[in-house]
Amino acid sequence: MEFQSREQADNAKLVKAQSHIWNHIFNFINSMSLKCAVELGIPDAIHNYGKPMPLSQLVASLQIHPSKTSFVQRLMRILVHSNFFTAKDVTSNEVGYVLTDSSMLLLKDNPLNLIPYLFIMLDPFVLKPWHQMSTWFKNDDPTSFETEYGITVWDHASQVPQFNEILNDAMASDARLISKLLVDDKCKGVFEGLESLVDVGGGTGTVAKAIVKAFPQLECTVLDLPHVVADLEGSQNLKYVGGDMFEAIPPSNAILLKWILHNWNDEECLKILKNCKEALRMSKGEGSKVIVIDMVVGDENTDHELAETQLFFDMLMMVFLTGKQRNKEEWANLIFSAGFSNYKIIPILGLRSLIEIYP
Ligand SMILES: C[S@@+](CC[C@H](N)C(=O)[O-])C[C@H]1O[C@@H](n2cnc3c(N)ncnc32)[C@H](O)[C@@H]1O
Ligand SMILES: COc1cc(O)c2c(=O)c(O)c(-c3ccc(O)c(O)c3)oc2c1
Repeated sequence: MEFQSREQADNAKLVKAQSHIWNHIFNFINSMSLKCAVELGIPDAIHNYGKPMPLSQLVASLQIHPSKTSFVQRLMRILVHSNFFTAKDVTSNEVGYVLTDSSMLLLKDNPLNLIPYLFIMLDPFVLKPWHQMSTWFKNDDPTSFETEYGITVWDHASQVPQFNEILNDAMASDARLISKLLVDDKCKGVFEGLESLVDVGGGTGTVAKAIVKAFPQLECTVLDLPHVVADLEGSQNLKYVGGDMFEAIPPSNAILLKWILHNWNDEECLKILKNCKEALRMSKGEGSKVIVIDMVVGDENTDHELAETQLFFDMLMMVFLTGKQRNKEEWANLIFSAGFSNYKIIPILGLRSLIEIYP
């Protein structure tokens, strides 16, 4: 074994620490390279080609300036490294690019694509509040978004229709993916036997539509802010109600809160949960429950990459809204403080869990 002096060991630690810092400084390059590839239509071009796509074909299919052709390979190289594409040998001196499971979710024609989420989170307007975090720590603004723009995300969305639209699209893109999992066999039991369901903060109704399709006997109501549900048309067993969950929730046998409670602080969540309890009480149906879909953080078995994603979402809530991601104890406190008798955490939606709460 090669002998390593104390000084060599110290130096090895030094360069490792330096590259750790470099990787954190440059983390944004991964996001920006991905955004660029999607804007250029690279995942679609590779998908449409139907077999490993040589660089020359990829370059020819993109609408880029001739002076930029030699740079495509460099963009592809970092995206292969970050596992958005795989490079397969086509001939001895040429590789062909293929999609990975992740880039499949960035195809324009994939109904489950996450493109709207990618674009909104990396929009310069949405990135700006991140620069205000340290200022926010020193002032009494509720969020860094307010430090930057002097208005809440909710008020900005209600005043600027274009912002409202892209936010709703981004939320709907996640809702499409979750809906696929929700009506899957593993989750179906959660909705079986229910007579009515209100999807509180249900956005433009993506999840509700999937639920009524899978459970046609269920009467479903989407409650959301008036500017979100304005102009939306329901169907026989799906209706839209413009309202405020902090004021009242329509009486119902069950209530769905998907990606709602993580937007709000404990005090605000208590108001929402108490209104849910009242809505269940008024309906007097059998098997009443609140169904929460949100993250439960802090499980020591969560792998490192997934734990990082949960921490990202926690920071997102801190910068834009008043919410947070909660651990098991925080969920229990919230649920019992709102007067519910019991709950069950079902960890079946990947990063998120389904939490059933009983009156
Ligand atoms: C994170 S989105 C979740 C949307 C949807 N549940 C989903 O998972 O795709 C939060 C939703 O809460 C709605 N919302 C915010 N404040 C509300 C209020 N006071 N009453 C009803 N809905 C509200 C927003 O308009 C938005 O659609
Ligand atoms: C920019 O970063 C974020 C991060 C988020 O997690 C949310 C979010 O959860 C959310 O519901 C909304 C939202 C706001 C207003 C609306 O009218 C609406 O339909 C949705 O905005 C967000 C913005």
